[in-house]
Amino acid sequence: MTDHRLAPDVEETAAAIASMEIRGAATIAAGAAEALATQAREADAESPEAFRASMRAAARRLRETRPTAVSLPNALRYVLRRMEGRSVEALRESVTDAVAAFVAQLDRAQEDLGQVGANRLADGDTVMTHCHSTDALACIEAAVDQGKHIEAIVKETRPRNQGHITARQLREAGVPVTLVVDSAARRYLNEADHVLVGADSIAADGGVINKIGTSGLAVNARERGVPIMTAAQTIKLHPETLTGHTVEIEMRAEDEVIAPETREEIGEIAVENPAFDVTPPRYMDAIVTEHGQFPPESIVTLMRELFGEGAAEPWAEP
Ligand SMILES: O=C(COP(=O)(O)O)[C@H](O)[C@H](O)COP(=O)(O)O
Repeated sequence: MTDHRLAPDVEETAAAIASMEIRGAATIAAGAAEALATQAREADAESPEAFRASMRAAARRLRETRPTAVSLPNALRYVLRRMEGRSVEALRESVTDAVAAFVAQLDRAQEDLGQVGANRLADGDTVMTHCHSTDALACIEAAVDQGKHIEAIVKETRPRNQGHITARQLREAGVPVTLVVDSAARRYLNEADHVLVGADSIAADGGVINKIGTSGLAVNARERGVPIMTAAQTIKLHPETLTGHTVEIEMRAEDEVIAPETREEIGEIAVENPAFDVTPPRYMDAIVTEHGQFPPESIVTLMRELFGEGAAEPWAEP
């Protein structure tokens, strides 16, 4: 492998993130960090500068896969900022150490926020979920571990049906599950004590960017008086929004919505497939993180504390 060549694992991970074989913000972050560790191990760079350049190239390839989950650039930033040393060996070690620390931190954060989220759930509660979020599931699983009986109403989550993954995982945790189509959500809010979702990004104003449909669910939950929380470890805080940038919403392929043959039969129509939406802070009751729970409007203080150094792009060509 020459200096700038990407390790096959980087290409494979990038393709898997783009195709959503690796999906969900936390899982994407872990996958990208681990691909950087492979790049570090396999780079046969002859000089420290060549090694650094190959790591930046790998990070750029991973960065371009999906635009919305900020956990991805935050993961790349975490690792590249800790890359240090005067020799290739020292640099290599600093990267693999940083990746190990990052992944351990992700796991710990999810466990810690799970406890916080679980404390909001009472024995006998029914929770409505949307999409598949490992942070959200950590809250339900922790509540079950605390001995609480929890039931779930799981939204299917068109077009990719991530609700099926949630349903399976909750069943495995011993939680009785009722699966509903997305448009049945308002009806079943009558039976829910909480709505619990994850996040791909949290903006400085407390806006929650999550799977498309979250904002409509939040508005309906407010109308029905059902509290809604988002479980999001701090790797989901979006540093660029501190300086007024907005979060890019990924538009995905039209054939996720309608099969080409069916579309052909219908005739000339436009199809749009935004993958995420923004829930304004006023419709969200709490953001649950590994540092405790926050009203959405106050999340900016945590963001400044943890990401105040800005959103530099250490993967850019110097
Ligand atoms: O919206 C999604 C996944 O969207 P997609 O399926 O398009 O990636 C999840 O709610 C968040 O990523 C949080 O997940 P986690 O809590 O696991 O980070």
